[in-house]
Amino acid sequence: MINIAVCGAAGRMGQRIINSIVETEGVRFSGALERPGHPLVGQDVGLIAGCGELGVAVSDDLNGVIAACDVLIDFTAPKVSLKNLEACGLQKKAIVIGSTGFTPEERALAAELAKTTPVVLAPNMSVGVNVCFKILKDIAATLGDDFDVEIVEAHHRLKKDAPSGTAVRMGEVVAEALGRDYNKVANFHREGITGERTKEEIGMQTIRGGDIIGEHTVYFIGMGERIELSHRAMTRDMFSRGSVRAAKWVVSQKPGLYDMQDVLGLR
Ligand SMILES: NC(=O)C1=CN([C@@H]2O[C@H](COP(=O)(O)OP(=O)(O)OC[C@H]3O[C@@H](n4cnc5c(N)ncnc54)[C@H](O)[C@@H]3O)[C@@H](O)[C@H]2O)C=CC1
Ligand SMILES: O=C(O)C1=N[C@H](C(=O)O)C[C@H](O)C1
Repeated sequence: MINIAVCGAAGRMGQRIINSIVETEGVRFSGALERPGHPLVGQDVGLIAGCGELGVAVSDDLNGVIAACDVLIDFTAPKVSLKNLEACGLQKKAIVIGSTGFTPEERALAAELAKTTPVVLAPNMSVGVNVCFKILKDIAATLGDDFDVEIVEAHHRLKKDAPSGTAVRMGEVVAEALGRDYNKVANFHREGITGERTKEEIGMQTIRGGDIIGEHTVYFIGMGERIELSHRAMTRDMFSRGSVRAAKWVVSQKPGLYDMQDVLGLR
């Protein structure tokens, strides 16, 4: 039996992850973390997540919750996730991180900290999006430089980072397949007299509103034809099920930084 704890337990994803753990065979829900001062600390987390009383209270004791689990699933924010990764490393516990919005420096720090413990860090835990990452590489490499690439993502009004972690990864996959540096060719903003589009740029556009769960489209636009590869999330449950799948997988891995391509055998 694998003991899984959740950080960000009262959040949109945290609540769905708790439901997925309870529904999954071979795992046990062992602890729930929230930020110190959160009004729900001390309350039964099953009642918050809508799956009935679980006898597990929301805690703000990071080291105590880590000690009682085999793996921590963390969907919070980059700075919190890095602190949790460090704490898991000290106790030799695995961690699955779904938070997005990491800077390149923060990603480098995650890779350094992952030398002490197994870590899955992935901007999107759904099978569908991860298959898209794989397909995108082939489409981009096959079409080459004759097709312009534009990426559009849409999310709910409460999302804090932009572009989404998934859109950034899509841009990185395409840029790498085309032999470009994403950090140099990503174009996040067009306004006024912009001049003609350069051949190399990858346009990154963000839409925010209402309760959109998560939508991504990559456009490959040529002369006289275009390809649009789209993924639309219809619930958060495939993210939460993916994170539990990653937790079951990562506990038996060597220390290192992995992603969902590794978990799903798509590399
Ligand atoms: N990888 C994936 O498949 C997905 C990733 N995400 C990402 O997951 C993250 C969380 O998303 P949501 O659940 O929608 O956000 P949310 O804002 O609903 O939940 C985040 C939770 O973390 C808690 N938190 C903040 N600081 C904390 C601390 N120091 N210790 C413990 N808990 C703390 C907050 O109180 C909140 O309850 C975002 O970065 C989002 O982009 C979201 C969906 C899917
Ligand atoms: O914040 C969200 O909600 C989501 N974030 C992830 C991202 O930034 O890519 C994944 C998903 O689209 C939902």
